[in-house]
This record gives sequence, structure tokens and C-alpha cells, in this order.
Amino acid sequence: MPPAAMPGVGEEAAEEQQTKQGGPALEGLVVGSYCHDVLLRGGRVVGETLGGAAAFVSTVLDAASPPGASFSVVSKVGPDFAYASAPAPARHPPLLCPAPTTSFHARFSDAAAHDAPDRQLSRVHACDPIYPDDLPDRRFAYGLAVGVAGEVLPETLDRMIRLCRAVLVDAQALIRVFDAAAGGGGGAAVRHTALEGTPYAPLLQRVAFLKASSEEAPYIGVETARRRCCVIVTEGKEGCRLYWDGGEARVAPFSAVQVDPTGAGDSYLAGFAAGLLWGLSATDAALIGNFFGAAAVSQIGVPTFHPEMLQVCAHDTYYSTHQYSI
Ligand SMILES: Nc1ncnc2c1ncn2[C@@H]1O[C@H](COP(=O)(O)OP(=O)(O)OP(=O)(O)O)[C@@H](O)[C@H]1O
Ligand SMILES: O[C@H]1[C@H](O)[C@@H](O)[C@H](O)[C@@H](O)[C@H]1O
Repeated sequence: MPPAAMPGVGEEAAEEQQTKQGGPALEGLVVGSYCHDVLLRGGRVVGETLGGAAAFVSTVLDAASPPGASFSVVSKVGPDFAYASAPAPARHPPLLCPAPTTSFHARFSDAAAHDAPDRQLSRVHACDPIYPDDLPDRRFAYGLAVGVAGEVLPETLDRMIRLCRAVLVDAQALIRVFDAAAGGGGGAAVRHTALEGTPYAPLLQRVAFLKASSEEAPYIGVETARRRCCVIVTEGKEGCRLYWDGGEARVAPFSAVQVDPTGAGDSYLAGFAAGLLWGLSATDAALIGNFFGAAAVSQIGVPTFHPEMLQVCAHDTYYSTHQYSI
């Protein structure tokens, strides 16, 4: 069986924590930096948006968490940060550093090139890493490690694991490397390295869920990783698969008209976490993840969610039908 729910995060755990500490029972900790995203097509800038997994994750958690499930965000930006008044950073302000805000250029391939990856990413600036001492010194029900530019250091992930009862990790926080020789335009091309050779690998057995896209999956070694934690592989418009020690499940997608793939994986992971917070099983929570992933690709930049969309999602999850188109 897949993990029934977020380990240690459920009604009993909530009651226990409420009684013992009197604080928010289901408080979460989101670690990863906001960034600037520049979208290019055919060498021309077609969009400039707030980015960073923390921005997408905060937006989804704000929309979908159960009442009383608050969260703190630890994110770093520079003096040039252009989106301080956007909803996610305004509600969850970043730490200010002297270094420039992390920024990415996303070059989109032409529609004709069907088998090409959605986009070529290059990192143009990298803000400071997030250090263990940057994290609040208190306990959390759950943590989300969602770096985009290598900012979640191994020692920071280790501290998250100590502070949080359950940690969910986006593989992109662990396996990205930056190739300055291949970036173009002063940036560094985003590449991947095998997780097994990194200092993050020994931490996996203390992680609850590891999420990777199908492009990242070969680098995390699904067969090895699933013996240490529950692995989720997102498959774009095909939905996702969960792998655990001894089994796997496929969870069907919602349909969407994709206008910008950016942040689909981030939104998926936050939707999945919100589902677990509501007490759903991992496979049902994955359906919520699919809903938010589909919602993300149907809007440019960080999406907005309308109450009626969420009502349809709740209805579809309850009846396990996914006929709704976004
Ligand atoms: N075109 C689509 N139609 C419907 N759902 C989609 C589509 N693309 C993505 N999704 C949903 O979003 C989830 C994550 O998408 P994907 O696997 O593309 O992540 P990703 O490559 O990490 O995205 P990104 O790096 O752009 O954040 C999928 O599992 C699916 O639920
Ligand atoms: O805003 C985006 C988003 O967070 C993506 O998930 C990440 O892959 C990119 O690096 C980032 O620029």
C-alpha cells in the first residue's frame, strides 16, 4: 500500500500538537527562493513573471490548505526583486540579500518541434543559498523543500528534516547543476546530475515524498529511491505515477489547454501536500496535485484560483471522476 497519509500529519497529530504546544497544529515550512522568470520565444521576450517554486507553492497552499493550516516561507531575493507586492511575496515576504534575485531565462521551442523539451532553462543570476540558520527555530508539521537554483543546501535540508514531522522534496532542488559554458546570453544552462552521487542521497530515507518530473526521474534512480521514500513522477498531460516499496499507482490527469508549462510541477506538489493535509491518501492527494498542475499550465506565470474551480476539484476528487476541463 502507498503511504496512507502524510506521516504524523493528521487529525490525531494535530490534536496532540495543539494540546502540547498551543500553536498552529498544521503549520508548514516552505523553503526555496522566489525568482524572476523571463520567457523567450524565437529569441524575443514574450513574458516576464514572478517565478520560483516557492511562489507557486505558496499560492496553491493559500488557496487549498485546510482552515488553520498556516505556513512560513523561507526565501531569499535581492534589492532588484520586482514582485514584492505580488500576492505570494506580499503574504510571505522573502529575506533580502545584497546579491541579485535569482533569475531564469526559459526559451520555448517552436510548436513544430513536438519531441523537444518544453523549454530550455538558463540561470542568469543566483541569489544567496538558504542556510540552516535561516530557518525558524521551531517545529513544523510538514516541510516542502522547493529550491530552483541549488539554494536548498544539504545541511539546510537536514535541518528541515529535523524540524518537520514530514518533508516533501522536489527533485529539482537536489539535482540541478549549472553549466556556464552552455548557457548563452551570460546565463548558465540548467542540467541534472545523478542524485546518488550528491550529499542529498543519504537524507532520502528521512524524507516522506520525493517528486520528480519524467525528465528528472532518470537522475533520481526511481528503483533505488522508492525503497527509501515514496516517489512521485509527474508526466505532464498524462498525470502522474506514485512508486513505493512494493507497489505503484497511476493517477489520471485533468485536461487543460496549456499556455505556459512553468510551475506545473511546483503547483502539483503543493496541491499534493494540501490533499495530505486534508487527510487524503497519497493517491487521492495526487489527484489534487494533478488538478493544480493542470490549473498552472492553463495560465501564464503564477496562477490565480477561483472558488468555483476548487469546488469542482473537490467534487471530482470525492467521486474520483476527472471530467472537468480547465
Ligand atoms: N498539459 C497538461 N494538461 C494537464 N495537466 C498537466 C499538463 N501539464 C502538466 N500537468 C499537470 O501538472 C503536473 C506536473 O507537470 P509536469 O510533469 O510537466 O511537471 P514539470 O515538468 O516539473 O513542470 P515545471 O518544471 O514546468 O514546473 C502533471 O503531473 C499534471 O498533473
Ligand atoms: O519559476 C520557475 C518554476 O519555479 C519552475 O518550477 C522552475 O523549474 C524554474 O527554474 C523557475 O524559474
